Parts: sequence; structure tokens; C-alpha cells
Amino acid sequence: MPLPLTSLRHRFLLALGGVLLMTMAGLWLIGRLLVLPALLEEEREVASRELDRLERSLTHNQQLLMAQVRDWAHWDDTYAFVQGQQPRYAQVNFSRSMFEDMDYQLMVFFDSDGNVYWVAGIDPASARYASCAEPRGDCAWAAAVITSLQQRLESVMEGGSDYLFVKPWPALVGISPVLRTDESGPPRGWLAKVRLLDEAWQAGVHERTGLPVSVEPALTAEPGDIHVLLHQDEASLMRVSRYLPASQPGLALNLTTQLPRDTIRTSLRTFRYALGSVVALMLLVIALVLLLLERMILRPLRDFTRFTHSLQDPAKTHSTPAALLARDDEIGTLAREFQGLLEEQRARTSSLLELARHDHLTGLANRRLFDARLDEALITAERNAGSVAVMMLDIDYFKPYNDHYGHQAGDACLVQVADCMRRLADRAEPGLRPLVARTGGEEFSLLLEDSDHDTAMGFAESLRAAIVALDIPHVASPVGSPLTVSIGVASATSPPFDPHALMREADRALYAAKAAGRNHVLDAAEEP
Ligand SMILES: Nc1nc2c(ncn2[C@@H]2O[C@H](COP(=O)(O)OP(=O)(O)OP(=O)(O)O)[C@@H](O)[C@H]2O)c(=O)[nH]1
Repeated sequence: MPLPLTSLRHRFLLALGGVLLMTMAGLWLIGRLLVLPALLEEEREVASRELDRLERSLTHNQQLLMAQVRDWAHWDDTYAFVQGQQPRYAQVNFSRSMFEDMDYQLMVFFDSDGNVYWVAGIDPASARYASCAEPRGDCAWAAAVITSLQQRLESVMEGGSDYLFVKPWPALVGISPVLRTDESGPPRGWLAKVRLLDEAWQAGVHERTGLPVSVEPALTAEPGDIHVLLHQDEASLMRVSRYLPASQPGLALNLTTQLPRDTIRTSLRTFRYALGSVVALMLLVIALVLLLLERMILRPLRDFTRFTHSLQDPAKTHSTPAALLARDDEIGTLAREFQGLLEEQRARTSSLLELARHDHLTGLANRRLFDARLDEALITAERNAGSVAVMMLDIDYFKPYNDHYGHQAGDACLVQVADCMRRLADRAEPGLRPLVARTGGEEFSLLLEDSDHDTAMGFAESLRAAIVALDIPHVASPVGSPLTVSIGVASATSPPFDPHALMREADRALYAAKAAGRNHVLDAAEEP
């Protein structure tokens, strides 16, 4: 079911939900675009430093090998050996245990022409030790690497040169010219030593540096590049490698290690925790804002709306809830303004009602009010088996009065007669409650509720006499001055009570009073 968006509460909920979603998306983007790249960059720097350490360890190893190569090459016995003067040299100095202890894979002696003079070592494939005068037979496995060594002999520097081989195996190589112990020459050949970068070497590096390491030949890639091979955020380890230039063209050594990702994982965990806390805090704030909105705005507005809605029922006279009027904020101001307008509106309505029910000249009830009150009185009388009397009063010869004294004086005369009747009505006994109305130009009607016929006749007679007693001069009247009135009286004593019939009766009696010479009160019941 769709949310009714006409409700402020739902609109606020939707708007604040939107704010929450946008904030979460913003934080997520900050994490993706700023925090994570910064952490990865930091991790890359750490990886680079660790690879530097490994590279330094490799270089140190190379220097160590080189020193050992020079030790052997700058030795009188070796000097004599490569010239064929030390027949027991190989037997005395070479043994499997020496190679294993020194961590050598291969030693090759070259004569001054670069030809192999002696070769000894352990075949990496079969692990068999051999010591031969040439790379054949038991030493045939060394032939391939010896060819590579021979290609470099000419470029070997005086103190010796080192090389990084990746073929046929990843290995460190040191080559030195053969000199006397005091390093005097001339050189009589070369000595080359090969140390494999095998598992034993890798274990040694691991022990020294605390970093697991592996090496592999690589064909492509720019030397020096760092490659982060495992890149997932969740991985606890990452493999990083660097390509080191090999001494063999077109080849490189891929130096790889594994690093724990504790720092980035901890940072990401902290960031996610912070993110979660922010979202939880926002949810709390939104809930609080909604609660405050509900209490401070929505609930008072609902009360206000309910109140304005109740005004549609005219039978009820509600007042603006006191709690709203007592508020000292904008809603309170609105409620007070509204209450002021409401009271003004009610006053205007009641004054309009007053105007609609009264005659503007005399202030007496008009025909509308008279008819309504007559209807009510008859209903009450019928219900209570009571009686109602009405009378019609007309000023005698008012046209000649107007013609003689003028219309303005006519108005004043009407007011004087009206006031006189009102005074008498006010003085009547409480049970009589006469209603005096101006129901025509110079015609008045009176209603006497709960009144018997004789009382009504008595009241009519006192009216007639009181008006004569006003002594309003009327020199133009055929019946003579002062001004007089004629009155017709009719009573409803038994059902059915018909207001029109009753008024017709009174009118008939009035007509009869006029006909009888005016200044008369006549009873409709006595008229034929
Ligand atoms: N000054 C004034 N005259 C009014 C008013 N309303 C009605 N009249 C006059 O009242 C007069 C009524 O005259 P008629 O109905 O002819 O009757 P009459 O002259 O009173 O004679 P009878 O009723 O037969 O005694 C008219 O001249 C009306 O103009 C009013 O509000 N002010």
C-alpha cells in the first residue's frame, strides 16, 4: 500500500530517510574514493619497503659469495691448480660436504683460454655430487650453465664480477680471475661459483628477514615493478613481487613474498565501525527529530485540524483548545489569531442574524422572526394543550398622516408607537411574554404565548388606550386627533393550530375594527 504523502509525518519520515540514505551513500563513496585508495597506497609503500629488505638480503648474499669466490681465486694453490701443478687440489678441496656446507651448487675453473679446467658440484635434479675435468659424463648437467659462464669471462672485472642467473635455475653467480694469494698476476684463468636460490636459500632468507620468499624466472615485465597479486580487501595476506633484472638478456627474476594485511584490515574495520556508528547515530537523531516534530508540531497541528473540522457542525460551539492558546510559539500565535477571527466571525454572524430578524426602523422583531416564534408557540401549545393569542394592530389613517406631516414625521410616529408597545410588553405579567413585531408598513403584530383570550383582549385594549394616550396629533384624521390604532385579536385554543388561519382571523378582526369606525379592538371570535 503506498504511503499517504498528504501526511506531514510521512513526508518528514521520507525526507529524513532520504537524508540518511544520501549520507550513507556519501560515506560509502568517501570510503571507496578516498579512504581505501589511501590505505592501499600506504600498503603499497609497506610492500615496497619489505621488498627493498629482501633485495638487500639478496645483494648481501651476492657480496658474500663474491668474497668467497675471490678467496678461492686469489690463492697460490688455485693459481698452481689451473696451471696443472696441483694434481691433488681437487681431491683435497672438493667434497660433497664442502659444497653442502658452503651452499654451493657448482664450481668451475677455467684456464686462460676460457676452456673448462675443472668442474665440480651437485646436480640439482638428481642431487648427485660429481667432480670432473670436463662437463661430460657425471658433470654433463652443468654444461648449459657453463656455456653461459664462458660468455661472460671476458667481461669479468679484475676483482671479480657477480651475476644473477634465472636459467637454467635462479642462481647467484660470482666469477673472479685466478691470481696469486697476494693478488699478483698475471691471471691464469677464472673461477666461477654458482649458488642456487633454492628452497634452502629461501628458508635462510625467511629466517633472517621474517619474510617468506620465493623466486621464479620471468620473461616479461619492467624490472623494478611491484605487482600486488592478491588484492581483495578481505584477504589476510597479500602476495607482492618485484622483477629484478637478470644478467641474461630478456629475463628477470620475480622476487615474491607474502605480507600480512593487518594494518589495512584494522583500518578498514575501524572505518566500518565509524561508519556504523555514524549511521546508528543518525538513526537515533532522526528518531529524536521525529519524536520532537511529533510532540512540538505534528500533534498540536492535528489537534488544531480536528478543532477546525469540528467547526463544520454548527450545533456545537467549540472554542480553540486551551493548550493551543497557551503556547508561546508560532502555533500558539496562530491559534490565538484564529480564535480572534473566529470570535469576530461569530459576532458578525450574530449581528447579521439580529439584522435579519429585526426591523431596522423600530428595532422590533420583523415578520420572519414573528412567523418563526408563532410556529414554535403553536407547536408548544399543541403539545401542552395550551393556547396562543395573536393580534394585528394598524395605525388609523396613516396615509393622511404621512401626507400631512411628511414621511420623516411618519417614521418618527412609527418609532413612537413601537416604543410604546415595547414598553407595555416589557411591563406585562411574566407568563404572558408578548412579542411585538412590525409586520408591515404601519402594521404591527403581537404574539402572546400561553395566554387565554380574555387576557389577550385586555392587553389589546390597554395597548390601544396607551397609544391614544401618547397624544400624537393627527389633524388630518377623519376620526379626529390624536392618532389612534385599530386592533384585531384572534386566539388558538384547540388543535389543529394553523398559523396562517390564525393570522387570517386576526386580520379579519382588524378589518372589522377598521370598518367599525377605527380606534377599536375587535375579537375575531365575535365576528361572524
Ligand atoms: N413614513 C412612513 N410611512 C409608511 C411606511 N410604511 C408605510 N407607510 C405608509 O403608510 C400608509 C398606509 O396607508 P394605507 O394602507 O392606505 O392606509 P391608511 O391611510 O393608514 O388608512 P387605514 O389603514 O384604512 O386607516 C402609506 O401611505 C404608506 O406610504 C414607513 O415606513 N414610513
